Amino acid sequence: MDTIFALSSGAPPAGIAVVRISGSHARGALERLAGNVPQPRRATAATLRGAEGGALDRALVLWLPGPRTATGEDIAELHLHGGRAVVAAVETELARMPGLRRAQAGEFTRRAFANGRIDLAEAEGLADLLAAETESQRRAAVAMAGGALSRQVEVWRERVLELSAAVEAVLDFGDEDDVGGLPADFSRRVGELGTDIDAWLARPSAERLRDGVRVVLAGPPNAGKSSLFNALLDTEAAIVTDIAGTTRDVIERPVAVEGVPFVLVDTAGLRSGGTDAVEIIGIERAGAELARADIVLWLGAEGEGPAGAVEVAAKSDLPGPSKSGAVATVSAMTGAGIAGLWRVLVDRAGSLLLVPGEVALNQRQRAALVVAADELRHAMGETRPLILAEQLRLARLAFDRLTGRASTENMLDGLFGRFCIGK
Ligand SMILES: Nc1nc2c(ncn2[C@@H]2O[C@H](COP(=O)(O)OP(=O)(O)OP(=O)(O)O)[C@@H](O)[C@H]2O)c(=O)[nH]1
Ligand SMILES: [K+]
Ligand SMILES: [Mg+2]
Repeated sequence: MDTIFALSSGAPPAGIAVVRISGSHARGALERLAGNVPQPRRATAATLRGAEGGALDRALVLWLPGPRTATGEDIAELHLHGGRAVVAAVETELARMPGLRRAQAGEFTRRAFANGRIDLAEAEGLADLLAAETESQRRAAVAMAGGALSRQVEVWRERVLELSAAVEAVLDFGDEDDVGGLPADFSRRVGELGTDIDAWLARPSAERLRDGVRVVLAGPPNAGKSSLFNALLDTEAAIVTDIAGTTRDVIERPVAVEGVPFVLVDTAGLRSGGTDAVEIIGIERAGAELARADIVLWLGAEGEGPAGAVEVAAKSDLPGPSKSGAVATVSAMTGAGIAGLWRVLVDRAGSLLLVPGEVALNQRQRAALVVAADELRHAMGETRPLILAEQLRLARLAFDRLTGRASTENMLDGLFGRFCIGK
């Protein structure tokens, strides 16, 4: 297999640039550049020289013999001065060496997976960690990358294997159509396993964590939705006029508040009987947004919003009918109540997101667990040992797909393509 190298730190210029080399030629490459190979796992200063003998850089080098390394292979690390020309010169030198080539995106991580250093769920956690922009995303990704899900799935897998063994024992006695020989607590154990998985499935999804909690502002025309949208975001993104029906299209803006990712969505005012074709489309779009909202802020008359909407009394600086059930009273004009409304949103989002330390399942992981839970549900009432054995086998296969014990090349290409070069 080729030895790969790449700049693993950010784009130069920077204070330091880290070039990683992984594979069987890493040692030879380090020796040629640095003149010798330092003690394993000791940062050592060295002058790096090119084939012509000229000094390329004075660097800190690390020699990390495999297999207990990030990739499972031999690794050499060069901590260079982070200038563009320095990095380019060292990379050119490496590219000239036989058996070495530049790494593709995610290739280091892919080797870590291939060599059993991490499983698929951990690799996904790593990809999420690199993409994390908010505190809640970071926390969940750290847990995933640290193997929180993998360890749980391993425990479930063991439990399924024990159940399978019990069924195999019955089959070995030739009881192909009678589960009477199963342990008395068999069915209860199957049920408990299914319930445990369901609890994980009930958690908020990784997609919500990634995309943010969707907060949709809704209400009749001129209720002050766009004004409130601007006030909450402290921008002038949405057009505000005193003309009813100003907002036509859906406007959305991501924002992180107290480490929670939100997407605020401004919509067209809802009214019936309009004849303006553009406005009618706008109202249709507003309806679609309401359907996918996590939280709706209702600026209309009390009780007329969608079920579960947060009642907001807007334009509090003006005299008008009071909204006794309002959860927040705000004025986009004076700024009164805006901080309080954010408080309400952060609190509500808390129940939609994760408690710290929990991991969020992505669609792929969820799909695998749904299959496992379904098979276990079917297994609960199954009386034919052969069918039961098959259901338990399928549940185990679903776990194996989740951690990548059983994975396809396509899926791996998709996942590792998400990484940047040098990871
Ligand atoms: N005094 C006062 N006026 C406000 C406040 N918020 C909005 N307005 C005014 O109310 C009018 C309508 O505001 P918009 O924000 O455009 O209302 P909207 O709900 O987005 O309206 P549509 O997009 O047409 O549905 C504008 O003239 C705003 O200046 C407020 O807090 N106080
Ligand atoms: K308006
Ligand atoms: Mg508007």
